[in-house]
Amino acid sequence: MTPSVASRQRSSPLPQAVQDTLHQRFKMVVPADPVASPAATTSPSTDPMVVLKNLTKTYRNGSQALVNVNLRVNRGDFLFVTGPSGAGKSTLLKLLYGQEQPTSGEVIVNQQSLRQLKGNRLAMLRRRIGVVFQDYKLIPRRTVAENVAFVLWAQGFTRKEIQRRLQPTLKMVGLQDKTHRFPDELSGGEQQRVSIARAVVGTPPLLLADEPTGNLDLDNSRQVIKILKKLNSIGITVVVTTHDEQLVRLSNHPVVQLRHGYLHYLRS
Ligand SMILES: Nc1ncnc2c1ncn2[C@@H]1O[C@H](COP(=O)(O)OP(=O)(O)OP(=O)(O)O)[C@@H](O)[C@H]1O
Repeated sequence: MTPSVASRQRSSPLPQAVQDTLHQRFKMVVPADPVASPAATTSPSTDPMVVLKNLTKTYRNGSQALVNVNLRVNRGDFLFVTGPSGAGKSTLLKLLYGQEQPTSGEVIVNQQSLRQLKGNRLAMLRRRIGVVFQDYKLIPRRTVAENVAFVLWAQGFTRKEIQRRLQPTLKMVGLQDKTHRFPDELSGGEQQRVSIARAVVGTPPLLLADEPTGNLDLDNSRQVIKILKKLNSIGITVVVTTHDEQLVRLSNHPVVQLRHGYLHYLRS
């Protein structure tokens, strides 16, 4: 089922409430939170959000997923990571949010080395990174609203705050009329938009999207990229992996390419 033209049009401007929350978040200084460090209050353009230094990942079975990767993503950037299947794209993102550990080298997110973060502090950092997956990873027996609200509930947000954030976020992705639907009642594009809503409802400063358009047709893919760009336009740093060269060509954002674990700059 393809989303209607009307629903696409409804997804246009980012609601003021979401923008306000994001601006609020970026101004905040919460020393206990590894992402919201004092650096978050300084200039948005040259402040690094992500730095990878000589990063190498070899899995236990000997697969060399990444080889000596160096990369810097500034706060507010939108970066495409391209490359063929098996090139190391997913591994790169997994290292960024601490799901995998590097074999050597360093991952720095907002001036915090992930190597130094353990237990609660690593969990806190991961909460502040929104992640979107190719296969959506929605909870099947929960409605759209419940899927999105769940992350806030798990982070201890009050019922009132959850209510305040829910509708503007669902409106942003054009799903305000599908609040009570279950995932299997939605199209692939709609399910991916639920997963984007879930990733950003906690207003993360960094959003990682791993092949978010991998299961979608061109029309839905463009719509997803449009939403990601909209989120980027209000200050969220976005890193998107894709093997879809056409999508990348349609955009003017910086592009890096992974090939056999080696990173090459294609467009900066
Ligand atoms: N958990 C793992 N254990 C062992 N090898 C792995 C593991 N995950 C990935 N690999 C290997 O590491 C390499 C990079 O895989 P990765 O999933 O990062 O590539 P990718 O570019 O995301 O591929 P795709 O586009 O197909 O998802 C591949 O050779 C893969 O087989």
